[in-house]
Amino acid sequence: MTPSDRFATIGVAGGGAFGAALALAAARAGRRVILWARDAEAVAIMRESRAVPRLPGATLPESVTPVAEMAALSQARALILAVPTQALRPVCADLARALPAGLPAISAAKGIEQKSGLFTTQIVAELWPGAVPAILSGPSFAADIARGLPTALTLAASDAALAQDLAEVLSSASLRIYHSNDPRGVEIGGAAKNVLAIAAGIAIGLGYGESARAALVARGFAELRRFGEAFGVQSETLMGLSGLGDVVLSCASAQSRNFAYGLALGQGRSPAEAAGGKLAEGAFTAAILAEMAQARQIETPIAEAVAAIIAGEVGVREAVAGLLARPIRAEN
Ligand SMILES: NC(=O)c1ccc[n+]([C@@H]2O[C@H](COP(=O)([O-])OP(=O)(O)OC[C@H]3O[C@@H](n4cnc5c(N)ncnc54)[C@H](O)[C@@H]3O)[C@@H](O)[C@H]2O)c1
Ligand SMILES: O=P(O)(O)OC[C@H](O)CO
Repeated sequence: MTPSDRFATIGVAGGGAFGAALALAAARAGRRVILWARDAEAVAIMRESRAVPRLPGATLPESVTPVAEMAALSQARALILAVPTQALRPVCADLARALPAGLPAISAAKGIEQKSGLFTTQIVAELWPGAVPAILSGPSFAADIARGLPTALTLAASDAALAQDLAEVLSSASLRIYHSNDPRGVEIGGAAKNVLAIAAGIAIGLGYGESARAALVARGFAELRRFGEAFGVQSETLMGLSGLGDVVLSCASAQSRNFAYGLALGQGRSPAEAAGGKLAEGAFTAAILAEMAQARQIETPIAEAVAAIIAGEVGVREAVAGLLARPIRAEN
């Protein structure tokens, strides 16, 4: 059986912006797609109008079937998990009860679980031991993918052949998916970039300018690299789409919800106001990332500053002043 036949039907768990965008992308790649969302009202809208409540302007093709019953995902031969990181635990527990064993489960979430310090493939492995964890990450706004704009991502799994098969069957003319056997490296890039995007947004919100942003991005990337290396990941992964690539995108664009959250903090809004009801994954990841780094004697002053700002322990100007007052040191 060819990979295309084996993975003719793909399931997507999560009917938000990214779940719907990836469902569209998989349909463009020739897959049949079952799109599960917990919100029955959103499912009804998607079924009747083919519009996506969280993705204005997108239209779902007939090859995407929105469903509100999780058991309907059992028709799929691989699953994409597109719910927020902090919601992955209960969703995986439910999936483990609803679906057969042996399915590849591709996390598309970018974060670290706050209460456990687990990366997303580890959450999948713990809560859904029958699944085969994989990760999909890289620079991509859901709206861009949905519009069919050229985008490149990385799909990683410990089983290199599986990663290659999944990358091939999910790629299309507009979405190019590279494969990798370094899932930890790919998920660290996706999680850490969100924290750096908040920091970049803060610098711009404070009016500190483009030179400050560039300095933060470069020193932030040094933190990401140190953090990744402590987990034994490949440096090429961190220099790739899910590390450097996503840092470049998310730290440069107000389209990034994490950057927009930081921008609002820099402009003087409180952490609660700054979120504005939108998901900024970095706000949940900053503190646990800094804590995990400290436990390994890795310096992550930017992540620590972001975490302290979000916790209300320090103001934005004070935090930046603290970063600038650090002892002069060698660059690496
Ligand atoms: N939007 C993007 O451009 C983008 C790009 C790349 C990666 N991601 C990642 O994808 C993940 C999801 O983000 P999004 O943009 O789709 O967010 P979103 O806010 O648009 O949607 C999140 C969805 O998850 C659902 N959800 C939340 N808790 C749930 C639970 N316990 N059970 C079931 N469903 C639940 C919500 O109802 C909502 O439909 C995040 O980790 C994000 O970092 C998003
Ligand atoms: O809107 P953000 O900040 O969640 O970023 C979306 C994607 O992760 C960008 O690659």
